[in-house]
Amino acid sequence: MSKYLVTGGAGYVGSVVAAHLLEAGHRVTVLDDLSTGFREGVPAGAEFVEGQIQEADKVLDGSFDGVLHFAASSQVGESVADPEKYWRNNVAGSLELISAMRAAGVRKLVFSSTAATYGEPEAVPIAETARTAPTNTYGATKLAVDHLITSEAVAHGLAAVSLRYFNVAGAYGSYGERHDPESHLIPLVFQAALGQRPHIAVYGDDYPTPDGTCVRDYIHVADLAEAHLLALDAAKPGEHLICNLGNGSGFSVREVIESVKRVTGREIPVQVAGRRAGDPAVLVASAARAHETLGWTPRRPNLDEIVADAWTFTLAKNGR
Ligand SMILES: NC(=O)c1ccc[n+]([C@@H]2O[C@H](COP(=O)([O-])OP(=O)(O)OC[C@H]3O[C@@H](n4cnc5c(N)ncnc54)[C@H](O)[C@@H]3O)[C@@H](O)[C@H]2O)c1
Ligand SMILES: O=c1ccn([C@@H]2O[C@H](COP(=O)(O)OP(=O)(O)O[C@H]3O[C@H](CO)[C@@H](O)[C@H](O)[C@H]3O)[C@@H](O)[C@H]2O)c(=O)[nH]1
Repeated sequence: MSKYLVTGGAGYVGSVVAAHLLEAGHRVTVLDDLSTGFREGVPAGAEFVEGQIQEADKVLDGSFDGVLHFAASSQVGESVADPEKYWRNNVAGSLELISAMRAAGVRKLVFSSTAATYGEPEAVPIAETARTAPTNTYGATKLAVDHLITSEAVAHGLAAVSLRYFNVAGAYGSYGERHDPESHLIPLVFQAALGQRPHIAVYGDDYPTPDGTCVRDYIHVADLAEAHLLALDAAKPGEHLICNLGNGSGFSVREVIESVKRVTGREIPVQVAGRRAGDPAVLVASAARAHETLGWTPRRPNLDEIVADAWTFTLAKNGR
């Protein structure tokens, strides 16, 4: 049994990973400023500290075996409109956290990186060796933190793993996605299915893809959580391992909408809108490195099952 600090553990992915850590018998402290997360998202059994990663030195001490770092600002559009917020929260915040870890002698880190570090891919599926040329500030700040972690591993022996998520989806029991405002496709399609928005806007149907809409690699949040536990075991002092997490298969926006129709049995009004700035046509992961080095295999690759778990969570959240 180990003791971990989970930054951002009141948010979507962090709450699911915190729940998995507790189920595996570990002790968990969540540090979250509730800027986009929810107090009730913190799993029962975790200690909760309301505060910022910039003040992690007040929480961290030698009793912790490692940190799982989810806390970040993560909206692509906002990052372009307000870059200083992203450099401050994601980069300066992570720098303070990593300094506090070193001061407290906490020498293991698992970091939430992103497919957005790659930008427009030169080839798909995308491997970790691909060029990193982010097309937005969010991706640039996450890439900067990856570089920071590499240098910390080299200079000070940090044991680190960055996990580059592709499109996280689904839910895990009572833990799921509830961003406000929502920007992710599947929860937005649910809002259209529930009549909470008049339609789902499809951002562009003139991409060079089979049906003209963007293709993404949707990965179940519980599969993602399992990879974090494996990453904690795989982390080695002085090394920074970077692994993509995805299923390796892509679904178009229209295919996602069809899946939501099948799962919910509801009509979904669709309106084709213009392209959203900065959207690559296709993002699909090669997760070969995660398979080989972490021993990770996603167990829930079926899109309808991913959507069904998210739908069950959404209905419960809406009191239906
Ligand atoms: N959801 C995805 O599809 C996706 C894809 C790739 C990467 N990621 C990354 O995964 C991580 C989690 O994403 P999510 O979707 O769960 O986001 P989220 O917004 O639901 O969770 C982030 C949490 O961090 C907290 N937080 C933000 N800044 C903080 C600070 N300075 N100090 C303390 N707490 C702070 C928020 O209150 C929130 O609870 C993020 O780092 C994100 O960049 C997410
Ligand atoms: O109302 C909407 C919302 C989205 N989309 C499209 O749906 C796809 C998925 O969009 P979204 O759910 O917003 O995810 P992405 O923009 O692909 O970004 C997610 O996945 C990236 C990795 O692929 C991560 O880096 C980001 O953090 C995460 O938000 C994209 O083609 C969007 O253009 C629409 O057509 N209509």
